[in-house]
Amino acid sequence: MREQRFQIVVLPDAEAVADSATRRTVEVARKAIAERGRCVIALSGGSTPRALYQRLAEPPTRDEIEWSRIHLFWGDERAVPPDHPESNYRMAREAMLDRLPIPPGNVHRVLAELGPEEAAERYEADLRQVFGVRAGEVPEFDLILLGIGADGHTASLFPHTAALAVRDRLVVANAVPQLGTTRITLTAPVLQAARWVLVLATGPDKAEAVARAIEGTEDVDETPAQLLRHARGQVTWLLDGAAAGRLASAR
Ligand SMILES: O=C(O)[C@H](O)[C@@H](O)[C@H](O)[C@H](O)COP(=O)(O)O
Repeated sequence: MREQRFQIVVLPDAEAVADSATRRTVEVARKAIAERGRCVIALSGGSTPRALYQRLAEPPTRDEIEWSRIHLFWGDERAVPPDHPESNYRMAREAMLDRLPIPPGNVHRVLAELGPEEAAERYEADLRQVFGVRAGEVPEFDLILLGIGADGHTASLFPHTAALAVRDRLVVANAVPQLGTTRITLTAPVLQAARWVLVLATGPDKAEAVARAIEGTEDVDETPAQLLRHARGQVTWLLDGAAAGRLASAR
């Protein structure tokens, strides 16, 4: 039975969120491989998904997925080399990639060391090549993992930044004045086209942003995670009680 398109799941704590995210990721991967011969996933950055990645690399869970049929991308990347402490690629490599039997050619990291503009162009070309999509077409990830910032950003679509308005690119270099840096990020059309989006949020500092994203008056420029309201696929928010603390619908 297909779950409803927009789902809010409130769990006791961050461990339970990671456990649920692990189970759902395995389910989506196995189903995509069975139906389409492969599963293409965009990983989230930040710290929340680390526990999920660690679980995916631990037997027996690791052996429930046919990793040779998995392609991994990132939803966004910082403008740093792959061995930098802030690199989303490095976090995923240390948490799981180093222990997974995934072909290196299936790991599509953002070549952020080339500089944000060049990296965004190369990443978009890689995305188009793997999905076989031409200009004007948007790839459908089987699964996009996302987080949310306390300011309501998701991926590296930050409030009041230029990337939020982009509809004709899959990947852009997005200047983020509030961080004093530029990030490389998938654009809204790509996030909205995914078959399944799994948003992980834990802790009290996310509660206000989560409530705005899910229930607040719509202003995507102010709360970019609201763009998920217009996703075409399944959107599941996996929250612990603290992150769900301001949701009227979760009471
Ligand atoms: O590159 C990044 O930082 C992420 O893609 C970003 O969108 C992240 O998901 C949120 O900032 C939440 O980060 P935490 O999980 O660290 O709270």
